[in-house]
Amino acid sequence: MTVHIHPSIDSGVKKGTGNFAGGTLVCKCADRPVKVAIKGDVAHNHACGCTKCWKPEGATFSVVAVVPRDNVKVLENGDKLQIVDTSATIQRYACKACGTHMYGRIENTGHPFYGLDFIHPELFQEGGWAAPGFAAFVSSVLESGVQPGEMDGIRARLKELGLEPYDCLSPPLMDAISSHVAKAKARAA
Ligand SMILES: N[C@@H](CCC(=O)N[C@@H](CSCO)C(=O)NCC(=O)O)C(=O)O
Ligand SMILES: [Zn+2]
Ligand SMILES: [Zn+2]
Repeated sequence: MTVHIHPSIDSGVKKGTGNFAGGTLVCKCADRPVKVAIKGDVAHNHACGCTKCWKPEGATFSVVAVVPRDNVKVLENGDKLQIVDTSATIQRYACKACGTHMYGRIENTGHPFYGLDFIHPELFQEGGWAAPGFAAFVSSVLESGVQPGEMDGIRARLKELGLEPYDCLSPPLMDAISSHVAKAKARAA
C-alpha cells in the first residue's frame, strides 16, 4: 500500500538552494488571498504528525519550519486572519475563509522557542527553501485517526525519504529545550 506523508515530499524531498532569501506565503483563497512576507530562509524544517499543525487536504503530516518573528510581516488581507486556539502555546493565525495556517506565534517570553514563528514553507509562491530534515511527533498521527497497524509503514517511508522519525522533536531541538529549562532553573535558584 502506498504511504502518503505530505504532497510536497511524497515524490521525494527536494533540496533547498542554500541561499533562499525569503518570499511570500499565500493562502488557498482565490479571492483576496492572505499574503505574508518572510525574510530569509526557514530553519528546522520538518514533517510534523501533531494534530495542531495545519495539513493540506489528505496529508498525514504537516511540513513546518521556523523563522525569526521579526522576519514575518502580513502584507495583504490580514483582516481574514484569526487565531485558531488562543489557549495553545503556538498561536496559529489561520485564514478564516480557507482555513490555511499562515503563521504560528509564541507569546510566552519564557518559552524556549520564543522569538520564532512557525510557518508552512509549501505556501511560499517561490521555491528553494531549506528542505525538511526530520519527522516530529510521529506517534501523534494516531490521534488523527491513523491505525496502529499503519505505523511501521509510515516510519519506514519517512526513513526512506531521509526524514528520521521521532515521537517528539529531533535530539538537537530537545537538547535546546532542556538547556533552556536548565538555565531558567539555575537563574531561579
Ligand atoms: N500529541 C499532541 C502533540 C502536540 C504538540 O506538542 N505539538 C508540538 C509541535 S508543533 C510543531 O512541531 C508543539 O510544540 N505544540 C505546541 C502547540 O501546538 O501550541 C498532538 O498531536 O496534538
Ligand atoms: Zn484563505
Ligand atoms: Zn506540529
